[in-house]
Amino acid sequence: MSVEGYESRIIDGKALARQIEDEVKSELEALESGRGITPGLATILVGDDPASRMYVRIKHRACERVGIRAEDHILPAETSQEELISLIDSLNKNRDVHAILLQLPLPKHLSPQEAMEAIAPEKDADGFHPYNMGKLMIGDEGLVPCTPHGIIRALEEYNVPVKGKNVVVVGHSNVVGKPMAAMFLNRNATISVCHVFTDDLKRYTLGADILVVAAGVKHLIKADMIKEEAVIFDVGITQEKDGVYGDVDFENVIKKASLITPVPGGVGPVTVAMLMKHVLKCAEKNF
Ligand SMILES: Nc1nc2c(c(=O)[nH]1)N[C@@H](CN(C=O)c1ccc(C(=O)N[C@@H](CCC(=O)O)C(=O)O)cc1)CN2
Repeated sequence: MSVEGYESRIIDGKALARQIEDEVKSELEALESGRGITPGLATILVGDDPASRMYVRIKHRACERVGIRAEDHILPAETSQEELISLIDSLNKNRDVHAILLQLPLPKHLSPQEAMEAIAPEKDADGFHPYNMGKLMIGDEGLVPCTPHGIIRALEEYNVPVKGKNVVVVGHSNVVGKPMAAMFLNRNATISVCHVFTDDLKRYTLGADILVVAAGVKHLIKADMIKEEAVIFDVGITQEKDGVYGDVDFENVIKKASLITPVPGGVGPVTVAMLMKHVLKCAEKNF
């Protein structure tokens, strides 16, 4: 990656993640010594998708670093909806499990929505339960999805104002796009949400003061599609034989942007660190 001379424009996701983990570590120590509670996270992985396995592994490693007790539930790809719900029910009842994370995507025959609804809202580390999503929509941000939360935290850390800014979110998934748009609306930004059916994407991206791209299309965003001095968050990850690529043509876009996240080392590590915050929050509230 040749970015010589532009290093100061890079949002260092790894450094921010370390900072967030340090905060979690010290709050967790206070919770343990003050109330005798060690936060516990249960992760559920259905099937053997290699990327999902890697993400769960990354989350367990983060738990280890900050002192969260993590348990790993790996179910075969042919698990039925009833079996999955039955595991979630048992974790909901387990007082040592303060937070539950169901790794997405699920195998095609399973309903992620039904599974998310089965997770007790107060143990919903990902903020995907309709109760938590509904609260987010009315401006009450309790447990919110980790990636959008991480992006808001990065904007705060880098002193980027949001109020009144034009924000464009590319991608309208429940994991990133929709909750991201709601979080910007809650902060009085003006939002456009673009997606695969958007006609003339560039018309929107050119107006963005802040651009969040979560489309999963390698190098979708080129330098001629962004405004000078825009702040860019690249959530996309495309794994290829020769490396990992984001949705943004980083090497060219960095020359125009004022701040930009790289892939890897940008939004991904911050997402995982925010999950640690959420597990702590679940543990603090649960007792
Ligand atoms: N239950 C959930 N499922 C999924 C979520 C989520 O937030 N909750 N988000 C994504 C995947 N994801 C977390 O689960 C995730 C993606 C990427 C990273 C990360 O750190 N990536 C590294 C690059 C790793 C690589 O080499 O591929 C980086 O960006 O530096 C962490 C978590 C979908 N599912």
